[in-house]
Amino acid sequence: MAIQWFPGHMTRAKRQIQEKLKLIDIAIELLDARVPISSRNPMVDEILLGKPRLIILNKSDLADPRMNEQWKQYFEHEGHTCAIVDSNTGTGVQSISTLAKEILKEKIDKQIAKGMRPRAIRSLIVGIPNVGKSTLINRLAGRSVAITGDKPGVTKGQQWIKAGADFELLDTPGILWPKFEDQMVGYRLAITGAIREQILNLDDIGYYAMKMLCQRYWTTLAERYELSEPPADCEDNMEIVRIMEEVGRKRGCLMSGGRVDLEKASSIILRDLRAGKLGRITLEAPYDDMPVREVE
Ligand SMILES: Nc1nc2c(ncn2[C@@H]2O[C@H](COP(=O)(O)OP(=O)(O)OP(=O)(O)O)[C@@H](O)[C@H]2O)c(=O)[nH]1
Repeated sequence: MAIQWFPGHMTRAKRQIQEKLKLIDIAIELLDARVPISSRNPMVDEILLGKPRLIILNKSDLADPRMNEQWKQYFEHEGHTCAIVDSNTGTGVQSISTLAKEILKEKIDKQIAKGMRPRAIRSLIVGIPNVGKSTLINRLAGRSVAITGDKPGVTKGQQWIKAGADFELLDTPGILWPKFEDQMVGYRLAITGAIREQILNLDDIGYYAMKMLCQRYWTTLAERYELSEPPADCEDNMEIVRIMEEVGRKRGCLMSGGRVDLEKASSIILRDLRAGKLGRITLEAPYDDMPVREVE
């Protein structure tokens, strides 16, 4: 499901998640490893009310491996536990229950000290649409689970899904919303395919993607489209448009009079980027726009 924004989403989502918090020991916050900040709800701390939390960098297979490590370190520096995961193939998924146990160690130890047998850890997956919540639930469950849409105010019929002997998760994930008001966030989510393209102007999404690629992944870009001359200045709009036109010409996106159809060129760039034809790409860096080194 691509994101569509309706007023009231945020408050309803917050209420639905907070109703579930009393049922769980730990929240699993899913982020898209390619855009960890843009795919994050800026109010998540407030929403989760101090619940223990594990941060997952999902879709890590599509993101720049070096940046995955940098982001992990960033979140650890912020005091969180963070795992790098690919829910599609299951890489990193097995570490989730172990990390949850580590986070809840004190609580578990207390139960043991009282002579109690620790009960299964109960968790809730939260994240914005399309970040991979259902895919991760199915992975953890080891089978395909019918994931139902959330209904306002209904927590009674919750199903617990067993994921191993001592780990359980709620079948209905918590839906968070990104910070739509920030245009940068919108573009980054549109580039990764989380937001419907129609909401924003395709030329603009393509332009923004191209700017990021020029700044951070010029070698890959130049190889893919056989580009000769890097932009003299990535902040110069005309230089970015020049590169887009070059890609358009190379791919035959021409209109009458020989002008380059920038919309078509944008479509090609975005399609290639999302299909991984430009390699593993991360669109944002910790402590913002720190230059990203090329993946060898
Ligand atoms: N490459 C890759 N694709 C993934 C990964 N996790 C999920 N996907 C894909 O991302 C898309 C969205 O995944 P879902 O599990 O439906 O995401 P969701 O968060 O449940 O989405 P909503 O139902 O819209 O809230 C699907 O096409 C998945 O196959 C991953 O780790 N790697």
